[in-house]
Amino acid sequence: MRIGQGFDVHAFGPGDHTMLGGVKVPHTHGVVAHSDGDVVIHALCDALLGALALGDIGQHFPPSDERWRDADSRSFLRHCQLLLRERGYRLGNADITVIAERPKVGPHAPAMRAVLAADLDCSVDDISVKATTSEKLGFTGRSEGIAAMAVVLLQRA
Ligand SMILES: Nc1ccn([C@@H]2O[C@H](COP(=O)(O)O)[C@@H](O)[C@H]2O)c(=O)n1
Ligand SMILES: C[C@@]1(CO)OP(=O)(O)OP(=O)(O)OC[C@H]1O
Repeated sequence: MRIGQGFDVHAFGPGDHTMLGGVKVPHTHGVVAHSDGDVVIHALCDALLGALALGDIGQHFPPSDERWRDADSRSFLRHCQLLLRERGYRLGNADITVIAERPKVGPHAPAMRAVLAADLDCSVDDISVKATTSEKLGFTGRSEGIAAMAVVLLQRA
């Protein structure tokens, strides 16, 4: 078994939705990012890459590379799943926490779990998506941005 953890942050900016776990969540703001700025998937990718000791998302998909501009972050996740399979692992389970005052994540969590499970070729029961505010403290509390943390356990396939 191998364990990995990931963390990602994006600032809020102009826009009317935020991509979270591959789901388009309506919001008063978008996020500032090179790709679609999906903090859930970015944190999850970093956790998967960390578990494999294969660096981080920025090394695999450099922000300096125009190919990743406005990219669908699900393509990053599918790449990580390929790396997992190539090395003889499968996801045991993943636990993800979004930190934001808004948008409310709870109503969208089932759809996010379904998307992530599809891309990681696992059961939705192996993917947890939850959320917390930071009680109006710090940059998330001031609604300046959104953060996500992920922990994964990999098992031999
Ligand atoms: N962006 C968020 C933040 C929170 N939730 C849900 O609300 C519950 C209460 O949050 P507190 O930070 O006040 O404890 C939390 O447990 C989540 O269920 C959410 O859906 N989206
Ligand atoms: C995803 C990448 C893609 O270029 O850019 P961003 O969308 O800015 O997201 P970040 O979380 O900063 O990760 C770095 C990059 O890999």
